[in-house]
This record gives sequence, structure tokens and C-alpha cells, in this order.
Amino acid sequence: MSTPLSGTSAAPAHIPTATFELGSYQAAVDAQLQAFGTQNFTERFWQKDATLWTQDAQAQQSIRSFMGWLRVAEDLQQAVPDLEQFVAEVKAAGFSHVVVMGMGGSTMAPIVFRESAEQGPNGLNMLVLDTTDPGTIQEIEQAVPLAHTLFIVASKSGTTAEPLAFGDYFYARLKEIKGERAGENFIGITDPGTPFVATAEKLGYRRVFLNFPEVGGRFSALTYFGLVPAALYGLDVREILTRALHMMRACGANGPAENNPGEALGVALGVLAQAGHDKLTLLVPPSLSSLGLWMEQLVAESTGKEGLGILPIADEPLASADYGLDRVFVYVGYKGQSDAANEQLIKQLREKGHPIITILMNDVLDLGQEFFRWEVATAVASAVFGINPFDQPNVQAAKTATDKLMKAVEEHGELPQQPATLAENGLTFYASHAGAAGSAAELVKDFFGQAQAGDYLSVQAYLTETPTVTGAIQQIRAAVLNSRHIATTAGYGPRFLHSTGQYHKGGPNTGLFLQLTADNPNDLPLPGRSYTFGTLKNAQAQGDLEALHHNGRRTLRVHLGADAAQGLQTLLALVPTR
Ligand SMILES: O=P(O)(O)OC[C@H]1O[C@](O)(CO)[C@@H](O)[C@@H]1O
Repeated sequence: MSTPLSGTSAAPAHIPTATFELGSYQAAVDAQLQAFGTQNFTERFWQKDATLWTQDAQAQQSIRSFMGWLRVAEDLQQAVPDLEQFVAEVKAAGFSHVVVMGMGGSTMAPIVFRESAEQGPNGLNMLVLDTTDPGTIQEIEQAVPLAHTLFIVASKSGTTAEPLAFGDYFYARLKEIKGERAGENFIGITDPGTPFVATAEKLGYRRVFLNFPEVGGRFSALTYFGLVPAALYGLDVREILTRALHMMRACGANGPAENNPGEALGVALGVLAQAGHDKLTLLVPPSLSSLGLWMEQLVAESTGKEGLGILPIADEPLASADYGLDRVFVYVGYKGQSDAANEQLIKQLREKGHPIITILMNDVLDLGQEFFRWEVATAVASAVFGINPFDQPNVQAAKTATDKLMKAVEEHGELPQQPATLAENGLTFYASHAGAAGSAAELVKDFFGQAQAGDYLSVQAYLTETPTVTGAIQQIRAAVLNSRHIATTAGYGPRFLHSTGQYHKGGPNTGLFLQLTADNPNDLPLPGRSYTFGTLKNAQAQGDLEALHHNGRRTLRVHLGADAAQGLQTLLALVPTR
């Protein structure tokens, strides 16, 4: 890559346009592009030359074995007739609904497809389950006609606790209805040879799609993990893949350097992050509001390690005052479609001199192209940092802590209790840095008072997702953004553990973590286990808190009591607004 990048990229007409307004950082970005050109970066990238990322021999081996995503869209194109036939078979069998069950990369693309695109005329109603929260599981159970619902257990490793638990739960429910024929309502997506393949066969699953071992979870949007659900939802997967292949060629070794959309984006993001602009603030029209979930997982879990990283900031309320200087704003929207609120904001950001990148898609099927562009960009930004984008070392720490806690539950019947810092008005507080706070108001004030320029707030909600709860969390974010001027993120647990969770523990120590928990009034038993979904969720929260402490992070857990919405209002009243 040798041609300097500036202004609008001269990509072929069928590629969504990208515009870079990088101001004083343009020179550094151009210099990095020049350096990559001298190193023959593009060709080596496509040849899976792991020395582009690291000099560590073991890490190089792992990198080489996880670059199958580069060409996997070609394999999937061959599989389209089979996918179409499978959808026809499922419809002929009388299914009307599909529930996709999995974590992180195994469900993020289906969430984006479902939230961003209309259900196709021949599609099934689709829901996604990616939480151990018993309230949400019950909602899903009540929202679908069980006998006419196809359940997808999606797990690359075939060992992740959550999807296996979801599968067991719904299989037991189906067994009550269909007896030995329960397996007809289940399919699996997993890698060849995982323990789950044997389980699925034993239980008589309708089908198991064997995925590609050389594709990691967060790079799997354009594999069976993204495309089986997309096809069942009635989307034109052939067209999604055709467009992904356009992007693949534009990012390919033989394309002209200035037209390489993935490298252009990756170099810009990498260089900006190194210069302190490490909060990738995503702006989207309402119809693309879930894109941030997918991007968080891809970018944060890939880059957030060794004290480095890029943190996506998704769905943030608008700031009433100036943003900090740690931001790069990325707008992803549609060509020719007005988006007045974001246009107005971008105008102000431009006047203030913030770096801004704008990507305009033609329609929703261009997501196929964007998935590929962002995958390349993430790998390229990681090369700028010199880190392995394909591992997630710190996710395991939280999982291990949770496993240990679950063992204690099996032995003693309950989770070990944590000593509280203080309790007031129905809320219980557990602070990592308690100081001398004598009241809840002081404690909360002290917690947010730690915020410095460049820090971020992470609200971690192990709660049932509802509009009211989300609204209250957004109010907390707005108060902190406007009073402390730091970037704010929010995620429902345990979903975010498989996404931004890596960055929280492995990235820079700039996070303030507000963990929210509540009672589980309508808990659900887990078939074959001595514990409930609620206990598992509590152990995941506690395990992650331990992992955060182990990494010296600043945390405040607030247990909201029996009524999460009510508890959030009480907490909100304590959050400083100035
Ligand atoms: O598909 P699996 O193996 O169940 O893993 C789910 C998710 O968990 C992680 O391995 C770790 O969070 C993600 O990278 C992955 O997408």
C-alpha cells in the first residue's frame, strides 16, 4: 500500500464510500500507509504472514491458524443452494419461529440482521437468546410457539457454558411436548469434532452445520454462524455474499492500494488510537442501532489486550458539552437517506476539529461488505499496534473465576457472600475503592470523582433487558458524560463478557466499572444441574468482578434489590450531574 490516503476513498462504485476527515492526523496516517507499502503489507497479509503482528513464535502459529475468514465467503457462496434447500425443508416441516442461542461472535451477526433488516417474505420470525438472565429466557419462551420453533445452538467451541445451558433448557421443554422427537426442533452450528457434535447427534438434532475451524468467533459473520440465521430470517444470503466478495476483492492483494477499503480504515483507526483517540464513537441511524454490538465484539475483543486497544462507544446519548480529545467518530449510514440528528452533530464535531470517518451503504445487504471491511480493518489496526487480534486471553480469567464459584455452589448450595461496603434505601454497594464514604451519595460521588480525561465508564447490567432499564442506564450515561466528560459504554451481562469484557481487563486501565445486579424473582432451574440460571448469572457477575479486581480496575457494584427499575431510579438520584 503506497498511495497516501486523504478525503474520499476512490473505491469501486459498488463499494460503500468511505470519507476520512482526519485533520492534523492525516500526515501520520499517510506515513503509516507509506510504511506498510514499503513492507509489502497487503500481499503478506493475504499470505497470512504472522510476522506482521508479532515476533512471538507461538502467537504467530495461532495467527496463521485463524485467518480462514479472509476467503470463507467463497466457500459459503458454494453452500447457498444447500442453505436455500434447508430453509425450504424447515418451512415445509411447519416451523414459524427460530431462536438463535449462543454468545459473542456466534450470535452478534444474527442480532444485526434481525434488527437492521425487515424479515424476508419467506422468512421465519427470529429471536436471539444470549443471556443467562431467567427473566429474558422466560420472555422468549412465552413469545414463541414451542412446537413450531426451530432452536439453533450456536457455539464454535461447543463447550461454552451458556449455549449448552440454553440448549438443555429448551430441549427439556420440547421433550415434554414431543417426547423422543424433540430433536427435530434443534439444529447446531459448531466446529467439526467438538464435544457438542456428539451431543447433538445423540439427541437427534435435525441438522448440525459444521463450521470452519480457521475462523474465530468474532470473524464469523459471513460463515454459517451469520448466514444460517440470515437465510432462515428470509434474507438474500446469495446477494449478501456477492457483496462481501466485492469487498474482499477490493481489499485483496491485487487491488490498487488507494482503493483498499479495509486497510485504509484499519490504518486510520490504529494510528488515531496510538495518538490517544482510542474511543471509536459509532454514530448510526436508528435502523442500524444494533451494529454497535457486533462492532464492539469484533474491535474490543480483538484489540483490547496488553494494555492497548480501541474501545467502540455505541449508542451513547448526545453530549450537551464538548467531547474529550480521546474520540474518533465513525458514522455508518445509508447513501441518500436523511439522518438529521446525526448530520447536525457531525457538523458540530467537524467545526471542533474531531476526526470523523463516514461510511455510506447503499442498502442493508451491504452489511455483507461492511462485515468484511471491518474485519480487515480490525486485523490491520492490530498490526499497527503489534498485537495478535485473534486471541482473547483475559476472557478466560473471568470464566475461570466463574467456574470456581460454580464449584462452590455445587458443594455448599450457594455462592460465597461478598462483604458489602454499605446498604441504603434498598440498594447495597460493594466498592473497590471505598475511601471514607459514610453515605451512598458520597460513595457514588467518590466513584465517579475518580474519572480523568481519557477514562471511560462501563455500565455492566446483569439485568433483564427492558426499555425502562435501558432508559435508566442511558440517563446514568448522560449524567456522567455531561458532568465528567468521559466516554460511556453500557452492556447487558453476560453478553458483554464475550465482547468488550476482553478490553475491560486486557486493555488500558482507564475504565470505571459500574456493575448492576438485582434479585431474580422468577428464577429457572437448569436441567441436569443443581443450580438455577439466576445463580449462574450471579456467578458470572461475581467472577467478572474478581477478574476486574485482579487487574486493578476501579469498580462499584450496586445490587438493586427486588425491583431493578425502581432501584435504578434510586441510584440515578445519587449520580452527580455536575
Ligand atoms: O462460539 P463459542 O465457542 O461458544 O464462543 C462464544 C464467544 O466466546 C468467546 O470465545 C470469548 O468471549 C468469543 O470470542 C466467542 O465469540
